[in-house]
Amino acid sequence: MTDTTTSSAYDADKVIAIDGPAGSGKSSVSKAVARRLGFGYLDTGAAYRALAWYVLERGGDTADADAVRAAASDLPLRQRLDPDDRRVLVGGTDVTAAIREPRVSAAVSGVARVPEVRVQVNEMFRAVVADAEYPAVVVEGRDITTVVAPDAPVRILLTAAPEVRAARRAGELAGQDAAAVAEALHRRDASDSAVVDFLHAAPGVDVVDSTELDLPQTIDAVLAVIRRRRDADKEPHHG
Ligand SMILES: Nc1ncnc2c1ncn2[C@@H]1O[C@H](COP(=O)(O)OP(=O)(O)OP(=O)(O)O)[C@@H](O)[C@H]1O
Ligand SMILES: Nc1ccn([C@@H]2O[C@H](COP(=O)(O)O)[C@@H](O)[C@H]2O)c(=O)n1
Repeated sequence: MTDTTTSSAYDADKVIAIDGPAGSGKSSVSKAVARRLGFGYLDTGAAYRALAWYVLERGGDTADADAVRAAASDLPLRQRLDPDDRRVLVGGTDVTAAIREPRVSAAVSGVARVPEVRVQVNEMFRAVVADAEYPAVVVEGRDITTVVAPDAPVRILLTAAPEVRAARRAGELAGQDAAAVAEALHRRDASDSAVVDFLHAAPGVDVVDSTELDLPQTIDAVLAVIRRRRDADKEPHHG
């Protein structure tokens, strides 16, 4: 995996942590929030997806933990924090579109289930935040509020009813069978939630449920949580 040596110290105060299940709107909302506030944006799922793509590219199977560990040890991943630049590169290959293909979505939970790989990618995410040339970074994934940045001043669980998430994802993947899209999304959530809990908010984590909200309303709801938490941090503490 890319070099994680960092010149600056990791500071959890720089993180806006957002977790949630598949299709809950994490990427769309986090990107918009980062743009609005002039922050960086880190899509941690893209790193897991790039690793799954790399395993498959080498002819491996993500159910094989040894193959996953071997691929993780030399994954030449490049990803920027600019919310307007979503490119993901593995070596010289632009995998931005490939990592969203159903074959990668179906394989990615295999890499996410290898504990050493999770430790390794989490170190990489913290190093990226430490070196970020932004005042803060919106980091989204599944275990950001609980494992990667449990001390972040703003931690949000973004949820929506399963059928709403499935319908939104099916809307994106026009032409694909809606029932199959929903089934794949729920299967991935079931597999991922056996590894980390992103279905229940940990203590101190704010929940934003977008089931009844459209995208702009959800972005506003997340911005309101950020404002409230950051204002509360500025108030003098008594006692
Ligand atoms: N509140 C909302 N109302 C309507 N559509 C939404 C809302 N939030 C997100 N969407 C749409 O739902 C789709 C899924 O959102 P997005 O890709 O951001 O989810 P995600 O949580 O990052 O998913 P994944 O974890 O699978 O990558 C997108 O097409 C997005 O525009
Ligand atoms: N913090 C994270 C982020 C992602 N994963 C795994 O990656 C998959 C793809 O994530 P998306 O956000 O792009 O859907 C996801 O299904 C998990 O398997 C993770 O484990 N932890």
